[in-house]
Amino acid sequence: MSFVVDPSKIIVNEVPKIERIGVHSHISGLGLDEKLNPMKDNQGMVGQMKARKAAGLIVKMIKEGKIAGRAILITGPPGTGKTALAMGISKAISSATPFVSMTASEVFSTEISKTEVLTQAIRKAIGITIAEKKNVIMGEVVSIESERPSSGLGRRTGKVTLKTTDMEAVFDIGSKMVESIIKERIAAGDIIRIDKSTGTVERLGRSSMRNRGYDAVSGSTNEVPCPSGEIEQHIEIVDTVALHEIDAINSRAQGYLTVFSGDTGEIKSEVREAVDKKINEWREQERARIVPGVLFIDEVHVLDLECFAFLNRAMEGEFAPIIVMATNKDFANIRGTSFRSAHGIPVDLLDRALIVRTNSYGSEEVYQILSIRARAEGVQIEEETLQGLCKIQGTTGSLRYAMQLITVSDVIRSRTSATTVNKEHLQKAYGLFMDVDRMRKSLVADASKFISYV
Ligand SMILES: Nc1ncnc2c1ncn2[C@@H]1O[C@H](COP(=O)(O)OP(=O)(O)OP(=O)(O)O)[C@@H](O)[C@H]1O
Repeated sequence: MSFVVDPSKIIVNEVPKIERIGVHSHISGLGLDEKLNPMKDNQGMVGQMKARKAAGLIVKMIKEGKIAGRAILITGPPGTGKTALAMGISKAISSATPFVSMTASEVFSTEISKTEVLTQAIRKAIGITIAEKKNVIMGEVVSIESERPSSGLGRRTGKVTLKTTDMEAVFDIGSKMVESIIKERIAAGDIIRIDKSTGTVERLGRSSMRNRGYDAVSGSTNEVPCPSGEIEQHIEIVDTVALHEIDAINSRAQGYLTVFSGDTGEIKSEVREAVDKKINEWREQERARIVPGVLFIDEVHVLDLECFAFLNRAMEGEFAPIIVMATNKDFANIRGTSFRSAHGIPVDLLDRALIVRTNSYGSEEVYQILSIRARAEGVQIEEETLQGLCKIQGTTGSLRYAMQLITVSDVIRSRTSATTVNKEHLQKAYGLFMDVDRMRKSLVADASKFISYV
């Protein structure tokens, strides 16, 4: 089957080459070798050798399903890579294992109860793998075309041409599918799978044949071989959904829309009990499998006694994820009580946690992290300027501040004809934005000019 394509109608999307640069986007794993020994500088991770080795063992135990119902606590001074380590863990475990990240304060900032927020987070971190036979259309995208009705009003419809190594075919697609193709930024050369019953379009990766020469630019594209045989197939698809999604769908009060709006509200315990019962039936019939994921709770010292007690109990539940907590607090009162404890965490929870410690960085590690960051942000920086940045980190003691200066200096550089960030750009950035220490000193010096409430 072939189809003559009108070039004016083709919307073959460019593969997106711009990625948002998040603060941890340079981290792609824990940077360990096959014996789980940390390499000095690998996968964006630098130093913290002991903590990374410990994290590697945690990943191994997660993969072997050995530590459900356990807690991990990562402690260390601010900016020593606790969240980076959690990111490394999430990248190192399989993509089918759920990883949910939250800050403890989120528990107090919504209209639903604290324990409900924690229950939802826990159930988001538990995956259910369900195997189902489905009719699918699968192949490499040759072209996509779409057009609006001649009136100019109404929805787009279109055609997608797919191929395998053995055949090529054109399929009519409805407006919903056109929208999801645009939303998923599907382009010629992508391998896609369309579920015939639901119309869901899934991007499986980039064709290894088409991708040659491109990977060097993005470095992040998932290459897949072009499928062979028939384009339409009846295959078993294994989907992993979060337990919370199943709860939300079954929560009659809110119904279907809640999953997509993210506004689930409280879910009744009867709904969860019914869901658990059904999942257990599926497990007995070997149709479903539980995948305990990871729930990462940052700034865990912000939780109160009720939340800690709840977590303690939840870890003993039938479906329990691995709870990874992080804190930079030394000693503190457990919130809501006058009991003082290490990290503001009750002793019984500390006692059942595997504790990992991160330490402050030496100058060589700071240099490596800053140069990795500059590279991740696509910033060219003179060697001497990078050394200057390391000195600033040394005096301010803040890795985060030094990282911010990379971005600001580059914006200052972009307003000149220079292609590389130099000392002058850095000095300007340093002059315009204060670090915490200078801010504190200026506050003390000018205290009388500020409004005081005491
Ligand atoms: N060992 C490391 N390798 C690479 N990048 C790191 C490392 N440690 C920290 N970073 C980077 O430094 C920045 C600060 O680290 P991070 O946010 O992980 O610190 P933290 O210990 O969680 O701090 P806080 O206690 O303030 O929450 C992040 O951009 C992080 O990716």
